Parts: sequence; C-alpha cells; structure tokens
Amino acid sequence: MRSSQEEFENAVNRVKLLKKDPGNEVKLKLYALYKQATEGPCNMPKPGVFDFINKAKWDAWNALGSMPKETARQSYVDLVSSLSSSSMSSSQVKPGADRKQQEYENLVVTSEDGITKIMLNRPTKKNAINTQMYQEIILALKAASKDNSVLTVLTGNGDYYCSGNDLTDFSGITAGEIEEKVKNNLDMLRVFVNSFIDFPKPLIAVVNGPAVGIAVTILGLCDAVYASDRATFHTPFSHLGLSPEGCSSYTFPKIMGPAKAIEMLVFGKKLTAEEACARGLVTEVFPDNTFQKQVWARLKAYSEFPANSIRISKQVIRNMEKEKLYAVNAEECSVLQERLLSNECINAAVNFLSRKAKL
Ligand SMILES: CCCCC/C=C/CC(=O)SCCNC(=O)CCNC(=O)[C@H](O)C(C)(C)COP(=O)(O)OP(=O)(O)OC[C@H]1O[C@@H](n2cnc3c(N)ncnc32)[C@H](O)[C@@H]1OP(=O)(O)O
Repeated sequence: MRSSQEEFENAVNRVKLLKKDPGNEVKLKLYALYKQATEGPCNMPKPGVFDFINKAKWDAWNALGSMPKETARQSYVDLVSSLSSSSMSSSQVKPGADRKQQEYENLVVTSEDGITKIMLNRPTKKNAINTQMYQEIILALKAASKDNSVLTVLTGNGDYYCSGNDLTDFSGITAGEIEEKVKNNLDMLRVFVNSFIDFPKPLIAVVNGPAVGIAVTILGLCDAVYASDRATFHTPFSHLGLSPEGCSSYTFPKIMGPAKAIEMLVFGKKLTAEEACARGLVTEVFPDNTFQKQVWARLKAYSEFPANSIRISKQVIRNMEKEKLYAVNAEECSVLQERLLSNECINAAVNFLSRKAKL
C-alpha cells in the first residue's frame, strides 16, 4: 500500500471528476479525512447547534480523534478509489468492495467462505510490525468490519506469527526528531489497539509460530486464539525497558490472574502454546503438522453459523468492557511514551540493532 503525497493529491483531483454525487454521508467523510490528512486532529471551536452544515463537518472531523495524518491520507485515497471505480453511487457502495481492490505492502488480505484472512507478510523480518504495517492493519480491520464475512482471522506468513514491534523503527532518527516520532507512533498505537477493541465480529488469531510483544498482548482482545504447538508467547517488555500495551495490563490479569500475568508481562516468562492454553490465553493447541488443516476446517464450520447472531453475541460479550478498555489503552500508551524515551529502552534498541542481544 502506498500513500504518497502525489497519490493523495491525485485523489483530491479525482473527487472533482466524480460523475455521480456521492451523497452527504460520503462527502462528510471525505471532508473529515481531507482535514485530518492536511491539518491533523480537529482543534476548531465547535459551531453552534443551528449552524447545521458546519456542525456536521466539525462532528465528522472531530470523530477522527487523533488518527495520524498518514492514516487519514491513505483512507482518503482508498475511499476515492472505491468511489471512482464503482458504477454505483457511493452511498450504495457495497461494504468491503474496496477491500478487495486494496493492495497492502505488508499484508495479504483475502476473503473466502465467509472468512476474511489478514495475513502479516514480512516473513524475512519474522513479521515484525513497522509503522506502515500498523496502519495497514488498522485499514484492513476497518474494511473487514464492513465486509460480508462472518469471521475475521489474523495470522502470519512463514515460520513466525509475529516478532512484535519493529525494533528498527527508530533507527536513522536524529535526537531532535525522536520525541515527535515517539508521540506520533503512540498516537498510532492507540488507534491500532482501539481498532481491536471496536472490532464488531469474531476476531480469531491463528498463531502459526512464535509470537512476541504486541503480537501477544493483542491476543487478549481476540475472541479465539488457535495455536500451533510450535508457537511460543513472549512479552520481553522489561528486557527492552518497555511496559505492557495492547490492554494487556487489564486483560492478562483477568484472563490468567495477576500473579501469572506479572510473570509474563513484568518478568518476561516465555510460554509454550500448551502453557498459554492452560492460562486461558490460547483457546486450543493443534499439532503443527495438521495445524492449518484442522484450524481452517473448524473456522469454515463456524463461518456457516448465522452471521448476525454470531456478531451480536460477540458484541453482547465484549461491549460491556469497551469504555474500560479505551481508558486502559490510553493510559498504557501514555506510560509507554515515556518508556520509549528512556535510556533503558534506547539501550535495548541499540543492542538489538548491533545484534549483541538475542532473546
Ligand atoms: C508503535 C509504537 C510501539 C511501541 C513499542 C511497543 C513494543 C511492543 C513489542 O512488540 S516489544 C517486542 C519487540 N520484539 C522483539 O524484541 C523481538 C526482536 N527479535 C528477536 O529477538 C529475534 O529476531 C527473534 C527471536 C524474533 C528471531 O530470532 P532468529 O535468530 O530466529 O531470527 P533473526 O534474529 O535473524 O531475525 C530475522 C530477521 O528479522 C529481523 N527481525 C526480527 N524481529 C524483529 C523486530 N522485532 N524488529 C525488527 N526486525 C526484526 C531481524 O533483524 C532479521 O533481519 P535481518 O535478516 O535483516 O538481520
């Protein structure tokens, strides 16, 4: 997925050439994404209640919260592409239609048999999540939340599920740039985690191999976790001078009790798949040689259940906790922002870059 300034400007021009009026709802969305992409979060005073048009615009822009400019730019480009390539008026664009056309650089997203599969696709880097991949996952989840699929699956390509946050993300940055980069990344992390909290359908993690860091913590927000017996679960936050994220400071103690959660999140104990299953983080473990076959047969059967019932039941179970989870996410990001600027963390990243330290 590319979202260069040039593509964005092209999209701005293409909007003017649309043959059909896309309707007010889409126009407001375009307006909001454009403002967010060019000016950042809305900090204008709220128009009065009788200033209907400007209030609707303000509401749409303000609803994007702290979405990073790059994400807004990409969403704008994607929205315009879906409008340009559709012969329908945009208010009738089929949910998910744009997702099928979307190209991602770090993901492979496919939809079949009622299941949308989001596969992390940087196997040579053990599927480490860089800034662009975070943004792509946010977009892929948004598209999957609106498409016709019953279930959404997150998995990894290659021998790893995911090695967590890309530790080279901050390399090549000058001292003067670091604070802003960290702040932007944490804004993005908050949006990323919120997109799991908000995901409206069952979200299943198919953990095909070892999982590290944020790839582990986010499992607490997934609705089922199927793991190969080759998978391991490791959150080496203290080793890296970091602190828990992905709402794990709340979900892990709830799932496995505080003592077991602290063993993982504070002391960095790496769990086998069986151990993670015994602690309730993993739903079921399968032998690696039959893992894909067994899991996909299971998911195919589940995807044939009535879609609305499945979605609504998930929401009944999860929605009660949403406000709490937003607050936990915000607090974790704020703590992590400080941690990322600490010497402990900077030294750990330098060690990784110079390959002195392997986990
Ligand atoms: C948005 C803000 C986020 C805030 C911060 C949040 C952090 C939460 C976290 O996720 S913390 C966890 C971070 N992850 C790690 O600490 C794992 C680091 N990686 C390793 O320890 C090892 O690479 C390994 C154990 C995952 C695999 O070891 P192995 O020896 O099997 O393989 P290599 O080390 O040779 O790896 C192959 C190539 O992949 C690159 N790579 C692996 N993991 C990462 C990573 N997390 N970030 C960046 N790059 C990674 C590795 O450098 C090799 O690349 P190369 O072939 O070009 O050298």
